[in-house]
Amino acid sequence: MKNEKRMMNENVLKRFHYSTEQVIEKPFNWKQMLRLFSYMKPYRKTLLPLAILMVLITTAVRLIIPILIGVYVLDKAIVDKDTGLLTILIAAIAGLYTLSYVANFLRIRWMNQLGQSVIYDLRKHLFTHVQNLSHRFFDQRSAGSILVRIMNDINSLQELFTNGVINLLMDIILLIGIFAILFSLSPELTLAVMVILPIMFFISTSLRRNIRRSWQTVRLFQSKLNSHLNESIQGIRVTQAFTQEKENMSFFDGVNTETFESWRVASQKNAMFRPLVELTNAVGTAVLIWFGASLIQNETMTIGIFVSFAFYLGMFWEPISRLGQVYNQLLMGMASSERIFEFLDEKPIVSEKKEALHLEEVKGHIEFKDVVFSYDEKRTALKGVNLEMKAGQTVALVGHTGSGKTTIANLISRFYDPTSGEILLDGHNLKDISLKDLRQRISVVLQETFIFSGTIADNIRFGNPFATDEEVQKAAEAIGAHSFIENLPNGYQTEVEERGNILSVGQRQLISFARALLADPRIIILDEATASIDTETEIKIQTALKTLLEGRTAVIIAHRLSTIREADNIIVLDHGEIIEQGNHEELMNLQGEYYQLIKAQFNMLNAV
Ligand SMILES: Nc1ncnc2c1ncn2[C@@H]1O[C@H](COP(=O)(O)OP(=O)(O)OP(=O)(O)O)[C@@H](O)[C@H]1O
Repeated sequence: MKNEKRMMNENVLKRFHYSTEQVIEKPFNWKQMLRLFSYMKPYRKTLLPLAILMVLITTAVRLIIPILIGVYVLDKAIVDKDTGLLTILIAAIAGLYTLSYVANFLRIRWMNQLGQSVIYDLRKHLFTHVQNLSHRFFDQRSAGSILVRIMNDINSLQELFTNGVINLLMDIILLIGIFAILFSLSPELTLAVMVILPIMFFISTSLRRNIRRSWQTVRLFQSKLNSHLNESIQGIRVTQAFTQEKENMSFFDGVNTETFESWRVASQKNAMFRPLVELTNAVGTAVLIWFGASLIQNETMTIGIFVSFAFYLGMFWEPISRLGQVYNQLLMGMASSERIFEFLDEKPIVSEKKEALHLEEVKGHIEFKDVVFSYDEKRTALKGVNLEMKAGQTVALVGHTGSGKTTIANLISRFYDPTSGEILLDGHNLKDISLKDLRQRISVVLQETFIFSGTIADNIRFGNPFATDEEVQKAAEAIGAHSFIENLPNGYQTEVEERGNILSVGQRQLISFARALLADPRIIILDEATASIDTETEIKIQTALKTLLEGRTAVIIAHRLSTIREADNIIVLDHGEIIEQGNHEELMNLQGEYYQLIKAQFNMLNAV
């Protein structure tokens, strides 16, 4: 019994599998980095040189000040008791600090502006590109993984563009500068204090990497927790209905504990970091004092040079530490940019010819000639379909689930291209027609109506963004949606959340009809809702349909008897092939597949 329970629990937990984009770092790749940094190109004559200039000023000032203090203030002005020189030096140091402050302020401001602009451009480029990709691209990916790339991956590049690149430049100059100055001041002392270099190197690379990986693990668990929370809240009604709260809770508890544990490990490692850095600095200072003191005693070094040394040594840690950080950012940037470029390199499978045909007037005559189509290599969805839909006709597509009805509708809108054969609109191959012209002439009403967040009026206006309020209302009136909209709290201005939860299924259907009517297309493709609705709404929808279809070519994936009966032509599909066609009477007399389908539906209705 216990075993059974454990197995059941394991089965339940198997369900909770969330794909997280695990790869956070990738090896350095020059080609990819150059491509990434090409996004800085538009700013190469404005923000970039300005920021670089500010970096050079700040770095130069930081390198000069210790020399001024040690060699000139201490060894010259104070030793020679030269008050005039001392005043000039103090004024110069104060001036340099002010200059460095202003330059730093401007550097941060311009670099942030540059970083944000690059991220803005990159996000825009990616979104525009993804929006134009073909349906096949979206078939193969979850909405979540696309969102992650547009948001998280691009955000993770932000730090690289705002600080990383410019810090790299600043730190390299600073390190070379410090080394050169230290060597020119005292080569022996430089070599002596360099004993701390390997420890610093270890801290800024290995230890830091280790800490960073631990934080990445925390983030992975947090994102798993987020995914689970998201699914739990979205599916709460189903969870409660199937009394799965306990199983849900046990999974939540598991991930919650994992998140907590990973956080504990990461913060423990993190706690080691600062004390170790301070210890290293202390070792460096000890070597400096011990060795420096003997050099001063031998009179091979002045106090001023010793003080300058101390200043430079204090400055040494910062660039080394930051270089390690930039390297990490680059590796993370490689992984993010690889994922972003993978999307950007994706070409739309359905594309427009250069000399695409612009259609002035469309009659709406559609013809399929030997159309074969497969979504993937394994299965063929349409196996040589020949059909004709005359302009203005209503054609119903019927058949068992998976028989190819939606596929035919998808091909008419050219969401996919046929694997072989051709589809003609008013005698022109769809591939020759401008995509925009084609899709503007077609309205698609899906089974599950998509309601966008916004007002009811906005949702109807989606069919024609230039429509006036009167035109929106007229469309709603023609469809018979006006009265229920008027009864909503703010009428046409009622806000509906995404997916239109405050509306009933039938009301959502009517809105989608009004939306399609407002677009005034020549061709309507309609996937009839299968949801059962009350007779009154059914009548309303049927009347609305009549208005919508009048004078247009209509392709209906039909589920309702009333719609099928009134169609001019009924196409019966089975496993991607047309097995019968004709009007209702003709097909009933044939007593074939259609007759069986209708009989089954009729029996079902009677049973209800
Ligand atoms: N995006 C897709 N990727 C891969 N295969 C698909 C895709 N969409 C549909 N198919 C497959 O193509 C075949 C035809 O599907 P289609 O959606 O055209 O059927 P349908 O007649 O509209 O079914 P239903 O009445 O259930 O909507 C099915 O075998 C289905 O599994």
